[in-house]
Amino acid sequence: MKRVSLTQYLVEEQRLNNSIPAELRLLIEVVARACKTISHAVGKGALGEVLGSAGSENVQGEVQKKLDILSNEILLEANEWGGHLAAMASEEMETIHQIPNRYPKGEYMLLFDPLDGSSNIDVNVSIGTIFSVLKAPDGMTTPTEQDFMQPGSKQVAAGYAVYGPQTVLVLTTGNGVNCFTLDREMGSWVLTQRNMQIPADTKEFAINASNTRHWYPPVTRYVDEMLAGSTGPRGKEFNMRWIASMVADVHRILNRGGIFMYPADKREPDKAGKLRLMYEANPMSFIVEQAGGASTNGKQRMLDIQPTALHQRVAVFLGSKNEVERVTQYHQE
Ligand SMILES: O=P(O)(O)OC[C@H]1O[C@](O)(COP(=O)(O)O)[C@@H](O)[C@@H]1O
Ligand SMILES: [Mg+2]
Ligand SMILES: [Mg+2]
Repeated sequence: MKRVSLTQYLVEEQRLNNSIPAELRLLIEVVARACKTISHAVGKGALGEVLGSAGSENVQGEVQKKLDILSNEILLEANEWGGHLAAMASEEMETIHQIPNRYPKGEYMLLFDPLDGSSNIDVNVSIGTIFSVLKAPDGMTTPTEQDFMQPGSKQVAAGYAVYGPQTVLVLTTGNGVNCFTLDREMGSWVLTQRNMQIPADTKEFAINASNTRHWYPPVTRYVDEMLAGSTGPRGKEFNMRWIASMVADVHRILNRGGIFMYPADKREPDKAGKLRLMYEANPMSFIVEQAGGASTNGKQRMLDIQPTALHQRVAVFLGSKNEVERVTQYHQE
């Protein structure tokens, strides 16, 4: 098999489809390099003293793990010097991070969940990084949070890395989805899956079932019908998987189909869900749609939601198209 590196892929993609200008390519390469650094830190585990809690809380009141903070720092540092950026925003930072002393200002804005699946860090289960790239508005001088308030449909690139048995990087720039595997000996990202496609139908669903009693009726109905199996209304058996790292659950769905759900529930009626629109739902929805799947908040297409806050939460239903359409339909009945 001819080895195609991430750089070769990006250059070729620009030549053939004009979809990745040089500045965006460099930005993606810097993010990929940062993910490689995070992957090395994850791989060292206890030997690198990266496990455990940092003893602090993020803006959302969640306890930060050492690796949450380290990954955030790695991404910030790499992109401050290497990307074509105007500003960054992160799940782990209260407000946006300006790029100091850069003239002219970079034309992109980067958002990330530096370490997704924090509860899995200490138990050696797959975790990851999720990122999203927006264009800075024309004429922008000093970026503000308001400049980030763009619907997901405006993303020019999105991707995630999974730090698992293999480290992989899955990327879209709006022209399909490709997967690169980190060659740990050579230190390079190698294209290993082209044009990933999510099958429209599936027999696998992912939801945290410990919240069953809190769900709203459309979700209860949808899950109950699947649980009823071959003698129920769906007429087939379903299997369930829940890794508790969105990156790993989504990666499984990209590889063999399925539906991933994190609904809003009755515990906190004013809270739209657990997952974050800007750092988790939007980039994953862009990737899933580019792979032929669908993504909604139960009511509307995820990528059409107009954000109102950087750390906005959202309900998530994404994956195999026919299943996402079904559960979204149940929310309308
Ligand atoms: O612990 P729960 O409720 O099952 O939630 C799991 C979900 O929380 C998350 O871990 C949240 O992400 P963070 O680790 O970035 O906070 C998702 O990756 C995952 O799908
Ligand atoms: Mg996360
Ligand atoms: Mg996180």
